[in-house]
Order: sequence, then structure tokens, then C-alpha cells
Amino acid sequence: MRPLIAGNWKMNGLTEPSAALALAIRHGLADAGAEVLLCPPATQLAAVSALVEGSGIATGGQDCHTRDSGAHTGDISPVMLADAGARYVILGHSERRQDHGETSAIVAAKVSAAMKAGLIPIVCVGETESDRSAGEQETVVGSQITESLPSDFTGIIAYEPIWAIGTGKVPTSADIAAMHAFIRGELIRDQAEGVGFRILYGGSVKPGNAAEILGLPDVGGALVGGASLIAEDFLAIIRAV
Ligand SMILES: O=C(CO)COP(=O)(O)O
Repeated sequence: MRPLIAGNWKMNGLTEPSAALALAIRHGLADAGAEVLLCPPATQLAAVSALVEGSGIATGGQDCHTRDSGAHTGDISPVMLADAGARYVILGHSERRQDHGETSAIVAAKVSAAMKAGLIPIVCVGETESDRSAGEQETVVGSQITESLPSDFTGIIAYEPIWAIGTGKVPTSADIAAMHAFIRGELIRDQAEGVGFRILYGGSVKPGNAAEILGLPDVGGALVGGASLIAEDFLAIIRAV
């Protein structure tokens, strides 16, 4: 399976810069050894999906509701994401867990809804800095995995240590490899197909560290925030595969 390089644009992207970014990535992508995914804000999803159509670049949402439609002001359903061109959806990102009080149980319900709509969920897990200082990272990530994934899960896991997001701090390669091995073990124990799921690393992935991170065992790609907003940086990360 080729590695997946996913860009999480978060709450960034007005119409013109989003189109320019999507087109720069499309045009700069030479016979990539990676699968490429762009997750723009919901307001840009349909436009970005149209701009990358036929290029092999996929698009995804950054969250979804558990229902397909109904009286849920401000929410976006998985069916709506699929209708706007998405093939993937990021779920349980730490920013949503923190800003919107999303528990792992809520994330699990969203994962099921996304799968039902035919989307591939990318489920984020990761410990805080204090969890790591206390040596609790495996306990925290282990329970996030157990509680955020339905028993029939198929999809992708993204390991994003919260203290590495947007900070320029990255765990050591040994720590990334250890956590990915731990996550793989949990998936194999809990999930019938756990041996095959991709596990992405996310948290301050940049052109300068991408090759080393992507070369680690059980790292099946990267979930990139800040550097995915700069076409040359995102393309350099893709080329590092
Ligand atoms: O949260 C992230 C991707 O989902 C990582 O963000 P940064 O790459 O900006 O650290």
C-alpha cells in the first residue's frame, strides 16, 4: 500500500487561495509514490474536489455529524461530505475533542456514520505533554483506540501527539516507532482487519523531517497541518515518500 499524505487545512482557506493551493498541488504532483488527500474547510470542499478531479488527488472533510440529515444547525452530515466529493473524513482530531468536547464515544458514532456513507474515516488519537511526562501515553492512546473505533471499523488511524501539533516539536523517531507499533498491536487485538490499516503520523511534519518519519516502520503516511497550506512544502513532503 502506498503511503497516504493528507493535508488538514483546518479553519484556513477562502475561495481564491484555496483554489490556488489545490491547483498548485495538482500541477506540482509528478508521478507521486504516495496517495494524496486534501481536507479543506467544508465551505471549499466541493470547489477543491472539482479542481482536483481526475488527478488522483482525493478530498476529505474534517468532521461530520452522526446523522444523514435533520435539525442539527451548523452541522454537516457524512452524506453531504460525500455529495461534495469527499472520499475521506478526519474524525476525533484533538482540536475537536478539546474545542467541542468530543468524547471517544461520540467519535465512534461519527466513525460508524461515516463508514455507512461510504467515507473512509481517519481517526485521530494522541496524548498530551503531561500524559507523556507521566509515562501514560500508551494508556491514553490505547483507550482512545478502544473507545473511538466501532467493532466493524475499517479505515485509517492518525497518531497525533497533541504537544507536537503546530509547535515544531516532534517525538524522537524511536518514540514514533514505538507508538506506531503499540497502535498496531491494539488494532490487531481489537479489529479483525487491524493488521492492514494505515497508521499516519501527524504533528509538525515538515519537508525537513518527512523522509525520516515516513521511513519508520508502521508509519503509513502523514497527516500534515501547517505545511499543507504551502504548496511547495506539501509537495516536498509528498516527494519525501
Ligand atoms: O494537527 C495536525 C494535522 O491534523 C498537525 O498539524 P501541524 O502539522 O500544523 O503540526
